[in-house]
This record gives sequence, C-alpha cells and structure tokens, in this order.
Amino acid sequence: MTAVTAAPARHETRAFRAVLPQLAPFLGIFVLAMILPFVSNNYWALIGTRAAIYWVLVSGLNLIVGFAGHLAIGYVALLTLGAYTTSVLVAGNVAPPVPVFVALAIAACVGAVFGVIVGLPALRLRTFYFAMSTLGFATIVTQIALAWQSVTGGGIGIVGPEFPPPFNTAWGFYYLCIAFAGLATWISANVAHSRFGRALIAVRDAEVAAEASGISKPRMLIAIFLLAGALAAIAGGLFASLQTYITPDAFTFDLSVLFFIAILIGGRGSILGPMLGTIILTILPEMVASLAAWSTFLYAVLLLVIVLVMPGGIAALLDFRNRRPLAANRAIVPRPAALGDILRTSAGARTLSLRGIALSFGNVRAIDGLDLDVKPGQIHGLIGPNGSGKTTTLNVISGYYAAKAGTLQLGEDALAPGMPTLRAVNGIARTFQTPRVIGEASVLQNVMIGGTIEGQASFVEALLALPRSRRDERVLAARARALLGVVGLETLADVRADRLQHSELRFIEIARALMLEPDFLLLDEPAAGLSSDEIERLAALIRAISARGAGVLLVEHHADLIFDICDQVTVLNLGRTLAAGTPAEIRVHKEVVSAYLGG
Ligand SMILES: Nc1ncnc2c1ncn2[C@@H]1O[C@H](COP(=O)(O)OP(=O)(O)OP(=O)(O)O)[C@@H](O)[C@H]1O
Repeated sequence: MTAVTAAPARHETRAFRAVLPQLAPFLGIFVLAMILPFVSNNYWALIGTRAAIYWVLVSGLNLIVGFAGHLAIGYVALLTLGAYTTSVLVAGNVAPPVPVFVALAIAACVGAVFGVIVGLPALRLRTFYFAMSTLGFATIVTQIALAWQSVTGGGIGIVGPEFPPPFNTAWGFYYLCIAFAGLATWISANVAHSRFGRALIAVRDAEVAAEASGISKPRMLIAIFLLAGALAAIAGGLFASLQTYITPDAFTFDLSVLFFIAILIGGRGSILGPMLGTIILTILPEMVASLAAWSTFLYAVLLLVIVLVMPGGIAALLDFRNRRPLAANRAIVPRPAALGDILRTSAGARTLSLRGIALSFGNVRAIDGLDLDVKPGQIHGLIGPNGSGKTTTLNVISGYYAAKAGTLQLGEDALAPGMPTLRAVNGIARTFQTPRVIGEASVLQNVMIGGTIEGQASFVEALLALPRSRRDERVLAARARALLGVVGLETLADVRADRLQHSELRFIEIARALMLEPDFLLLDEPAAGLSSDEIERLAALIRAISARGAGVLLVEHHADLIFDICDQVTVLNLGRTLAAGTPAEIRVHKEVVSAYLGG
C-alpha cells in the first residue's frame, strides 16, 4: 500500500462512532447482567450463570458454525473434556491437586489441542460428514469418562471444582462467569471483525475467491478450532463447578443441540444474534417449567421455524440498515483517475509466460499446447468460441488446475502448479466468470477480503485487538473504500452484497482484485451482463489499471471491447491457438473471421 494511509486519531474517532450502534446492545446486556443480582434471587443467579457459561462455549463455536460454516454438532464433547480435566486436576486424581484457576488454564490448553483434533476432519469432510465426525468424538469422550473409573469416577462421577472466595457464593460465581463471558465476547468479536473473521466467511461462501485472495483454509481453521476448543473447555470447568458434581449423564446430546440451535437462531456471521439465542434458549425452559421435559422437542420445532420462516435468524431481524431501499436507477460511474492515489505504479518487468501448456478432462482436450505471454503494462485479450479453453487457461494460471504438460513462468521463476493460494503472493489477482461474492457480507467487507494477505498482525494480535491489528483494519478499510470510489460503488459500501445488481458485483470483484495491487490481473468475461455504457466505463478502468503497469489478461466475448483496448490478442479454438497478434491483425485474420467473428 502506498498512497492511501489513514490519520489514526481521526479514523479511530470515526470508527468508534460507526461501531457505537453495534456496541450498544452488548453494553445493554452487560448492564442488565450487572444489575441482575440486585433485582432477583438465587434461582436467577443459577440461570444467569448457566447462560454465561453456555455463551463462553457458544462464542467460540459460533466462529466455527456461524462464520466458517462447519456443522460441529457434537461440541458438548469439549465441554465434557474441560469439565473432567478441571475436576480431576483439582481433586488430584492423577497428580497432586492444583489450584482451580491453574486447572482451568490447563483445561483450556487440553481443550485447544482436542479442539484441533475434532476440527481436523473439517479440512476434508463437509456438512453432514463433518457433523457426524464431531458426534463420534462426543461419544468417545463420554465412553472414556465412563470407563476410566479410577480417574473420572465412572458412572458414579466426580466432585466439581470449587472456586476460592469471593467466587464461592452464588452471586460471586455468577460475576466470575459474566467476566469470562465478557472476555469471550470481546475475543470472538475481535476475531470476527479482523481479516481472519472475514477470511472465514470467505472460505465458507466463496472458497475459490478466498483462495485467489491468498487465504489458506487449513491455517484459518486450525486457529479457529484452537480458540473454540479452549473456550469450550473453560466453559466445561465452570460448568463442573456450577453442577458441584458431574457424571457423564450431565453432558447430554440436548446440550449440543442447544449450542447449535442458539447459533442458528442467532444468525450466521453475527455475534449478537447467537448471544441472544443462547440467553433465550437457557431461559425458555425455566420460564415454562412444565415444558422442561419437552426441551428437545421445543428446540426441534424452533429449528424448523427458523429454517422455514427466518433463515437469517435474529441477526437478520435486527439488521435495520439493510432494510432501507436502494435507489433503483443507480449508475456505476467509475473514477479510474483516482487509481493513481491508491495503487503504486507497478515496477515489475517480469512477463507471465505459458509455454506448451496442455490439459485434458477425460477425452476433452481443454487446452492443447498453448503459448501465451502477458507483459507488464499491456492488455492481452483471450478470445474464442464457447468451450475453446479460455477459462481453463485462466484456471491453470491461477493454480486451480495443474497443467499436464508445459511450463508456467513469472519472469525467470516457475509458478508452482495447482497452488491457488500462492498466486496472490506472486502478484496475480483475478475475477470470475460468475462473480464469487459473499452475499451476506457488506460490499466493503467483500473488497477488504481481497487484501487479507496484506495484513501484518498475527491471529493472536487480532484476537486481542492489539495496535498492529487495528492498524491493519484501518489501512485495509481505507484502501477498500478508496477502491470502491475508483469502481464507482462507494455509496454502496455498507450494503449487503446480495442486494446488488449483477453488473455491480462485477465491479466489486475488480475492486477486490485490486486490493492486492496486482502485477497481473486476470479478468474472466468482466463485460458479461453489462450495458453498453457500463462496458465503456469498464474499458476506461481496465486501461487505467494497465497504465499503472499491471499486465491484464482479458477473456471476453465482446469483440468490440477486445479490439478497442487490447495491445495483443490470442484467439483459441478447441484448446489451440488459432491466431495471435495485434487487434488490427486479428480483425482481418481469415480463419478467425470464419471460425469466431463471423461475417
Ligand atoms: N472441470 C471440468 N471438467 C470437465 N470438462 C471441463 C471442465 N472445465 C472445462 N471443461 C471442458 O473443457 C473445455 C474448455 O472449457 P472452458 O470453460 O475453458 O471454455 P471457455 O473457452 O472458457 O468457454 P466459455 O466461453 O463458454 O466460457 C470445454 O469443452 C469444457 O466442457
């Protein structure tokens, strides 16, 4: 990032004002939690404590289910693990007894390790299969707790840990749990509002776009499972103390379902929604005591109602900002001239070259011995009839497909085949034939995702909102807003992306790709679905991008756009080069005219 920097103090004030409406409900809940002891009795201390403990677990699980989209349904296993680890360590069943806070810290570490073990299948398994693997783990933990009698007390159980004064009274323990719940909220909100939280929803809803932005799914998931495992185990330790005595029966499948449904009621990608969901689900059976035995049935009905009536959950209900209508006749008016203030002039003198690239799908030769050079500062058009291999060429360059033959080089360096997440590091960005945008995220967040790898702060720094992480956010947000100005969409920055028109999504993708300050930009049919005015503006924008020194590879069916702005054109037919040359040469090339252009 060069020209765009933000004045920290001014930005922080503006940012604080912007987040105040989002912060207000949390402050409200916190104040209510603080005054509860003064307006109620010990019965409510128990319910309030239970809700706080559940939320410590759900706040972490929310990052896995609500943000990363992995159906970890058997998460009660980590609550069990934390409860037994804390109780056993405090009781001194395997080693000399340790103080309860030390035991809780050890349980958090054990939970983090097992959190990753439970989560690892998510790297390969999706949806139902991953859900089943977490359930399997829950069964194993319960069986071990039952069988390992000398340590866990088996079916008879074990005494839960006791906390020292002032936490050994009902309200003292309540305040301790509220403190943990507050901390868990702060940590999970920090992660959610950092580049890591955005990367999670990108992997969930637009995995290929996430990879093109350099986001590594395994690293992201491991970090999240570590955190969620630690939080769940801490919740387990607190839960064991609340119960005073634990047996494997205390950790029912109903609890797992409660955690899971709390997130679904709350809404994906939200912190406030699942928090309210957890509170509601904890209080509901108590309010209607006669229905307590029906709790599983109630949860199932609630789940059905949510899925059918309000799939966005509480978060969607509270999202007043996105209820405001958008102007129907809005026009996209890019300002390419502003690019100079945002992107440095690319100094890259390296050429992106393909030599003898070949790739088949079964018997279909998608590309067959392709040579192609994309030079810095030039626009290279790639055209050809449907199925001629244009998108496949882009996918080979972006690392989604590994070519069966040939070489792919950036200057003197060979580009590793089949490594899409490394292309962003190599300065290669792209857009997609069908825009890959995260509908539930705002336009601004979508663009910021493009700059994920530009962030400097580590996951731990983001989790604690340390200065480097706050600076990352400032810089990425400022650059994303500036790029939205360049593509003419800055007024829509805070709108959910799924409310936008198709043509607007195309420009969002370009802004997202530009977040990387790419040396090479691969555009897959960017003019598809655009009006003639919009195509003209797109042309000016692409010209301005290449004028900053980037090499552009433009796949397009609009021949006028290609001939208007390209320096070089390659024509493909059945995976082979039919012709290559300047637009003037291609326009009159006999075979091209008869095979593709017509006339
Ligand atoms: N994943 C795949 N599996 C099997 N065949 C594929 C796959 N991807 C592409 N193909 C085939 O490879 C050939 C080239 O496809 P490609 O999408 O690259 O063409 P294209 O020139 O981009 O076409 P269009 O202009 O319609 O987008 C086609 O015959 C297509 O059916």
